[in-house]
Amino acid sequence: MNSRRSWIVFAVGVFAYMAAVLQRSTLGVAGVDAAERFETSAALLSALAVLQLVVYAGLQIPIGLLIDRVGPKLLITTGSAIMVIGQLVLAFAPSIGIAIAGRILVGAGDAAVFISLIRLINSWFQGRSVPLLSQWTGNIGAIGQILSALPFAWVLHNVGWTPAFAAAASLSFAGFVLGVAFLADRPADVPEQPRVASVKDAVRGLGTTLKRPGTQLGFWSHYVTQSSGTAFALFWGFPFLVSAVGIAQGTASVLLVVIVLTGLVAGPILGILTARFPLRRSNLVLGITATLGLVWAAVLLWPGVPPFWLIVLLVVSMGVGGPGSLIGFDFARSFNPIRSLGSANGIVNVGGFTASFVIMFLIGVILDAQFDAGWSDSLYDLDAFRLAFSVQYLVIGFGVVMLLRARRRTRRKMEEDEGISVGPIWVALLRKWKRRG
Ligand SMILES: NCCCC[C@H](N)C(=O)NCC(=O)O
Repeated sequence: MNSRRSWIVFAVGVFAYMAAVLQRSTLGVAGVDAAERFETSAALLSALAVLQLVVYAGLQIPIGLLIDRVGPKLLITTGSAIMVIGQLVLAFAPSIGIAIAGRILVGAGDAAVFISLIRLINSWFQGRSVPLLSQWTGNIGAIGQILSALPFAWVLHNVGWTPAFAAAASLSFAGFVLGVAFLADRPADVPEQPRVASVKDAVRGLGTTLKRPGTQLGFWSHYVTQSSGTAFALFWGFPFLVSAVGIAQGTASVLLVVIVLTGLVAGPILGILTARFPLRRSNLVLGITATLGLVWAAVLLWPGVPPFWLIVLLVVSMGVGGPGSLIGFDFARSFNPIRSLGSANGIVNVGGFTASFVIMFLIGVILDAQFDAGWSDSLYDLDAFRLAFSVQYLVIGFGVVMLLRARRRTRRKMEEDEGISVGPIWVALLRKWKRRG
């Protein structure tokens, strides 16, 4: 454990994940070129981006089950290979129909990589390294987004569509080759866990995993922390910043990159806090969510156009939400046996993406409704956005209630099974303060 080999496995896995994030985010960068190339509307292209993510989220649980059945190596390598095919289809696609098929393949391949890697880390590392390395996985993977925003965009605009998508695909091809050569499901001296024998057993096992309060705590933690930033970065951030707040397009793009950069700083800090205070992980999640709620309230209630510093504060708080969501996988690890960790991670990963789609969709519906009713002068009016973004309080507020319920049941189970009693944080802090006094 934590040997030279385990670091090689980690490096190769993270490389494959970074390449997956690059493939995932290329179409966002190539949106305008795609609209011209396929002579299609922006609306259809954004639907295409959403479709890719729906495929990703829809496959999380089946892939989680497969991880427990066939092991993570096969899934990382197969996922990378499917993404290569998907991007090559897009590189040479003569029509939007073929491009859609390519993007579906990219979403399907992408779905296999992250949760397999988290599972692999749990086999090759132990103890406090696991939450730290999970954070580093998220962080290094985010570099894939920067690769698509900078070198990929440069090749696209200076060399052309086909070379750009083929070059991006070559990175996942390298991930595939390295994965075949260097990945292994577990260290040689660790005995193989009994694998799920049949589909019937797998489905029964999934039910048990789903029922565990700790899995549910992971799901709702991912749900409440990741959704605001994802809906903003993938869809609504740019029109809000440019059309509603009046920020220049270049500055708006930089602000979206700030979300990624903040994650790079916050991730390792959250990793250390998660490892150091395992009984306070839910407080971290709730603290991040409450901060997001407060900053959003300031933006939405600000009289007139919100000042630039407040917008920066908003993107920074959303940037902390990304690594915050990885705490969800740490709950899955703590409260599930290793043989069902793949499916538990799949369940957790559905949380944030489900909330993101719901928020993305409802914001669009509310903006349209206000425009159609004549309440707003333009679709992307600042006041229209105020009401539309408020829907996050309903969606995420629901998640917070569910998280608190799951936490109560998890704590009760910890007390019954292990005799560990976890009280409210303020009681613990007060006790500590009194002891010092
Ligand atoms: N640097 C932020 C990492 C965010 C991770 C994100 N919440 C997540 O769960 N991602 C899964 C994936 O496939 O990227």
